[in-house]
Amino acid sequence: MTPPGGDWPAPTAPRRLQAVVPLPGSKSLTNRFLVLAALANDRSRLRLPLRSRDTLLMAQALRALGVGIQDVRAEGAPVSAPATDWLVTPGELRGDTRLDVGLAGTVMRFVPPVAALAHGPVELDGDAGARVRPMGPVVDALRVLGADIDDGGRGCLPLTVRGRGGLRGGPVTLDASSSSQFVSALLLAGARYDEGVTVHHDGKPVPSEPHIAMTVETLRDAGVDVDDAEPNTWRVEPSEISALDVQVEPDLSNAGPFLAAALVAGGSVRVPDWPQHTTQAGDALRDILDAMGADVSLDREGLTVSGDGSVGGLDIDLHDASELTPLVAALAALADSPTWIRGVAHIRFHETDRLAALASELNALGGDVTETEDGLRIRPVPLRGGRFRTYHDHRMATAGAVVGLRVPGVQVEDVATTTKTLPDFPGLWASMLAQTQVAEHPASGD
Ligand SMILES: O=C(O)C1=C[C@@H](OP(=O)(O)O)[C@@H](O)[C@H](O)C1
Ligand SMILES: C=C(OP(=O)(O)O)C(=O)O
Repeated sequence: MTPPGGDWPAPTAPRRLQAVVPLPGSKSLTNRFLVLAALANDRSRLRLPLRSRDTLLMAQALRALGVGIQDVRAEGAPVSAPATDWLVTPGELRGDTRLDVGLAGTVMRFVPPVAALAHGPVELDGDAGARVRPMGPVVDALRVLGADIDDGGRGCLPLTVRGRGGLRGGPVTLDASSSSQFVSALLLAGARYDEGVTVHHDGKPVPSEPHIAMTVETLRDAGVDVDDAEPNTWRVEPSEISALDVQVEPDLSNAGPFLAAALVAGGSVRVPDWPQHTTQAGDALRDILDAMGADVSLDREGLTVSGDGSVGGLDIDLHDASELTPLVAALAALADSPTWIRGVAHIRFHETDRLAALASELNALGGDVTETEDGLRIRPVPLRGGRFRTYHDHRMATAGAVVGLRVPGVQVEDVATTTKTLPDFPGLWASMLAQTQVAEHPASGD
């Protein structure tokens, strides 16, 4: 089920900001940690995981497979404190269950390789939009590795993995040019296959590579031996997965719209707890916002982005950080020079066809946006208010909010779609906008 939601009048930012915006945990890290903890040799603790639609669906799916996931308070927290952590207790994986993947790429791709280890059939289905996202490469690869999967020959959801309690594993070649998640999915479960797994990619370049680096790093941190020395080939040795005790970093891609607000409105926005080292693709925001005219500084206080209210256009290849495209497109529509976004053909298979959606919605506000084969060309022109449709895509909704900072009368359709990866986007946005800079020359009254 898609969460319900009405149109949301995107607030304008009349004054310069001076805001601190703490953000919840990373979707990509939370869902990797959940999978690894589910397959680990002992109980794990995930500190400050993200609790949003995508991660709650992952937790629900793993529970249905027999994994214990318990909400607990942080160690040492008073009894009145809310439960912020998850204790994950692995168990024998059972089948005979149906799983809802929602619209979550990480759930629909990461769970089938786990389900292949279950005892019995596991059915997976999701939102209407999930049924058109590609699954073929991961399904075909699992079959080569020994799995029995019925997808009706469609290469999409719904599908049934007939788990046999284990999988042979071994070498497999696939084309991961439409999503890095196919590779991550096989690597995350691969250590639990009899022969481990060797994934070889053959095709156009794999997008979103930092997400594969994140998979490799989380596996290594769990004691798994991963060889990624050869380009486009990843080898995971068969082994136990060690229990985790990890703190989830804030979601850096979700920080994007908040940091961008400093550029659009002027002033500064700080996101605390920005990691010094990270594999999150959202870390690229530091360079991107700098290139669009912001002052960006990272220190122990977090990442601070300052701007003077003007935005510069840019020519950028977002192949590695494609999930940032809606944000960059929104900023580009408010810029004072043209932008060319390249290298993101595959985001036509994200939550929606993001290239078509961005062109359509920015143009509906009077914009001048052209789709190219692998990106967008955006010429800045004055925009007007109107409805900004979101296509069940959280990043379309936050892109609409960024445009609305400057353009009065933007109505974002179904803002609740942001709950896919952020529990309370409208609340966080309002709280950021309420933190404005004290005027440099306050009226003296004389
Ligand atoms: O593995 C992950 O956590 C993700 C990988 C990327 O997917 P694609 O490779 O399909 O772009 C990214 O865009 C998505 O938001 C999250
Ligand atoms: C592409 C995205 O999500 P998913 O994990 O569903 O692929 C995204 O969050 O931008």
